[in-house]
Amino acid sequence: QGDSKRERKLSAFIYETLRYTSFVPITIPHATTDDVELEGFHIPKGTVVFINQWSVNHDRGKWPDPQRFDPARFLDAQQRLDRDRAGSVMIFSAGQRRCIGDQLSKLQLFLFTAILLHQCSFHANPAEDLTMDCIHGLALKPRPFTVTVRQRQPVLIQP
Ligand code: HEM
Repeated sequence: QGDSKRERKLSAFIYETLRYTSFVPITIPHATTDDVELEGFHIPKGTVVFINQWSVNHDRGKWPDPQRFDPARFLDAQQRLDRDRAGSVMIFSAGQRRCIGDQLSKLQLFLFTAILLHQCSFHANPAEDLTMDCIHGLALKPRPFTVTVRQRQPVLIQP
């Protein structure tokens, strides 16, 4: 979102988090209102269709080493955000019924994360095994975990 090097790194981190977790793995189901021919496939009227966003975001042809969490894949040689690449992460669906909250969500994610990181540091609990296993549903949720949050010293903004 922003222009400084840190802001671009944060944007890259957020896009990689959206891609890697693909926490809305499939979109809301819709149904075709007519017979459709799509790239050689015949889809009859009334067929339930949805997008596998997880698969789009882990396509080896598009994302080198897709199982690796690597925010740098969104930065070019000058450390600028690659907007085409960022725009091809799919988490808000596609087409006429895609999410209307996408721009608002991206802005909120950026501000929320920036403010938290600016003020606090986050520490994993060494007694817990970190896992990407999740609870499945319309959205993927992390399994219960604990984290220690410390206010950064010196305090950056006085209350
Ligand atoms: C990170 C946050 C969000 C994610 C990942 C997300 C994702 C999605 C997805 C995958 C759909 C389904 C599109 C489809 O039917 O194919 C959707 C629909 C929708 N989203 Fe979001 N959404 C988010 C936040 C929001 C916010 C903040 C709002 C409102 C301010 C919003 C409003 C809507 C609405 C109204 C629809 C239905 C659109 C339609 O059926 O035409 N979403 N969203």
